Amino acid sequence: METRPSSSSSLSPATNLNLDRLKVLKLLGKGATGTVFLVHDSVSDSSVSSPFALKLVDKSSASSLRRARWEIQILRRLSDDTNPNPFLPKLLASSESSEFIAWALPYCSGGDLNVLRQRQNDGVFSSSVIKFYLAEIVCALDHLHTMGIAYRDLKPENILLQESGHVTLTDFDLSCSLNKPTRPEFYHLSDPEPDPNPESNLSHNKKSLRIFRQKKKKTKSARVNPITRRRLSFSGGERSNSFVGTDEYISPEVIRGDGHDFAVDWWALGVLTYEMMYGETPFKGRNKKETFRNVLVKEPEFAGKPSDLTDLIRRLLVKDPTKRFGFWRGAAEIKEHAFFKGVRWELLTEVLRPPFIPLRDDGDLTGKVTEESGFGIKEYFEKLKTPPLPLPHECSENNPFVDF
Ligand SMILES: Nc1ncnc2c1ncn2[C@@H]1O[C@H](COP(=O)(O)OP(=O)(O)OP(=O)(O)O)[C@@H](O)[C@H]1O
Repeated sequence: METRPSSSSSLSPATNLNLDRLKVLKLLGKGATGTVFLVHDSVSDSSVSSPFALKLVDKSSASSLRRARWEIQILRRLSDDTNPNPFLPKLLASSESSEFIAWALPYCSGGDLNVLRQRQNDGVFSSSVIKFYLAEIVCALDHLHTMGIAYRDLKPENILLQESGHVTLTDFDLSCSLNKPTRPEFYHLSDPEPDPNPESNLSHNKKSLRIFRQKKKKTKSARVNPITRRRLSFSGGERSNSFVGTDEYISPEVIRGDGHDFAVDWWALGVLTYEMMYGETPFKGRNKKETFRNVLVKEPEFAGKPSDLTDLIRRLLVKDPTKRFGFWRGAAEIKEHAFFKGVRWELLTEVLRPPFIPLRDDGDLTGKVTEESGFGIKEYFEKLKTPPLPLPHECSENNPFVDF
């Protein structure tokens, strides 16, 4: 099978991404769209000095293929950025064959934030750890929004830890392109002179809100059936009407089918922060229907004393997106909150020491993998697709896949 390496501009370890030469080191994860492997190029990197993550998507599913193409497009935009954000991934290379579409990303050896949280005492993070991760996530979202991209899939499983302990957002297949907000306040840069008259700011806000609501009325507001409707809409205008996301993280406006914009990410940030603090999400019900009901009508419950952190969560979890923190002035509004007092936003990667640094597993990997013991990526993927996998006691000792 012939593979067609793409002409992506910023290629490093995987410059010549050739699926036939890639050997699997480890299965990293399997999602709705793709399978992610840790791989190395058996020819240019036989000593496994530069392993990388490879997301492989089977082209036989039209919707997966569409999502994959979209994700690559977003990743390419992020990589071509002249001022890339340290908390967003870089596309190393991509490749397409008649059966697969695949792309390479830097390997995040620290796993995801969900696993890390579950490893903590009581399954929660301390306030200072939350501050560290939130600051980096806010910066990443800020960068995406400034590029006109709403992420729409913020959840702990999509926040990976780099080898350095800093975060990287992953999984962009649900993101969408929106026109940059027309609310002038959103980009404080567009209005560098603070208005000396707060009253005029107020009337300005009211005017913008009126325009927003008029647009909202004009949007064809298909009421979605939250249980069954899952429509993809990748690019659109200032707002999107598609029903995407993960149940417990979905915002009220998405459930209502009202159309939504960047504020959905600030809602999800509120849910994420709550989960980091309490070890559970605020609106989880016994089933999807109850969860959605809770999202629409229930107020989050805060145990313990009110604090800057609970105040931040409360402001993010406001049901009306136009009253939600971040709606008017984007990330700038959130960064100014008392919870982030003292954070030096421009120096996050230098000043703050990450609370957890992943253990190096390179030795382990190089020790395990040789030319004979590494499996071809396609061979391994085919094997993964063949259900059912034998139970451990049924595996013969020679079964090469037993270790995965
Ligand atoms: N660069 C990476 N380094 C390490 N692990 C990764 C990397 N990228 C993805 N993974 C792992 O693979 C899993 C699946 O990846 P991803 O979320 O991109 O796939 P997906 O099919 O789009 O999933 P979803 O069902 O959430 O849409 C992640 O949750 C993570 O555990």
